[in-house]
Amino acid sequence: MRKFNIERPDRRIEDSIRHKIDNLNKPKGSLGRLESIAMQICLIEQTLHPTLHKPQHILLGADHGIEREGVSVSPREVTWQQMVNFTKGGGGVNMFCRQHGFKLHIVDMGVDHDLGGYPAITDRKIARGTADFLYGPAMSLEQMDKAVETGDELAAMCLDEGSDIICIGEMGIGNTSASSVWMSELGGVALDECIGAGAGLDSPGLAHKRKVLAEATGRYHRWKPDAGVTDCIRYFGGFEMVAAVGLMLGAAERRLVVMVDGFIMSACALAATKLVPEARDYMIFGHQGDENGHRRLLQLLHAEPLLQLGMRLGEGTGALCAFPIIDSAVRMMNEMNDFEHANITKYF
Ligand SMILES: Cc1cc2ncn([C@H]3O[C@H](COP(=O)(O)O)[C@@H](O)[C@H]3O)c2cc1C
Ligand SMILES: O=C(O)c1cccnc1
Repeated sequence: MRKFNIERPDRRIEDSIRHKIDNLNKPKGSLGRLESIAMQICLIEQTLHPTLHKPQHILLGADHGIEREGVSVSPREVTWQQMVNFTKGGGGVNMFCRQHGFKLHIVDMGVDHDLGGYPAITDRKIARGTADFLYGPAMSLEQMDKAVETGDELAAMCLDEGSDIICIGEMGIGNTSASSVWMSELGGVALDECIGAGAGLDSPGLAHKRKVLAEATGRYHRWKPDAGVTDCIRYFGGFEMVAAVGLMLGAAERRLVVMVDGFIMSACALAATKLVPEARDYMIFGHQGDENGHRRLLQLLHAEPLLQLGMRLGEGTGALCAFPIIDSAVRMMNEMNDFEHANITKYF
């Protein structure tokens, strides 16, 4: 994996941004969270006039070997069926992209189906699904590097296309299992606290998922007692998740704003920040969902999600719903008068 040179945004401009925010025609601090989002985006873009040009949503799809163990309510076929559905504009993610003016880019990172007949899907297939991590690593080192590299290339593409902000989503039956294990291993949280119903398991299904994941992590610890972050990433990760990690790191390196979605994308954010902690400064967390463990996962990331709508779809939908709030924060910086121009006396 290449080294990502991510620098924290230069804070020398912070006082000027604060001065501007505090001189807009409003009581100090009265736009609450919008003010901290504006600060974050101004720092990332190093400007007092931030922009959100060409917002782009990257949707990464792949299948997971662990699905073979019956840890999801739906079979893996749903992954490719949904990918095709996205090309027709009928998915949840399509609706939100249209609503908020996001260009949607659909990428096959490793779906277990031939999607060659769909030109709207970019083919970056690494393999037809990962290996089953109950029995060994989900992917090889080479496959992990290739997935990270693909994410990095997608970040470069977004920059070339003039995007200031990107959102990342995923489609991959079984990926809440992989995410739960990443959360537990990388975040040091008891596995049971990290596991939830995913796309809708009932309680016997959930009990089975817990058993399978406990067995898999036990074997993993015996496989390599001193396993590090990259070992964990490749042992349990999906190709779409590892590509998301590469995309988050590549986007942060290129100083793009990164919108983070639900449980799965938060697990990817955790992995990305374990690799390069500075990447955290570029992330905005859109939504805290209903998947068990998401709240704790966001705490690990010191993230305060913008919304809490009880969603648990993934695909990037939670983050996309939060976009109008981010947009308002940026408009505040560009469209609100300061006291002087509004001819209002400032008494504080
Ligand atoms: C029809 C359908 C559409 C989806 N869109 C996203 N997911 C979500 O559910 C999957 C993760 O849950 P699990 O780990 O339980 O399989 C991922 O594909 C995620 O994006 C969906 C799931 C289904 C069934
Ligand atoms: O929060 C999510 O992203 C999520 C939760 C359950 C299933 N799919 C996605």
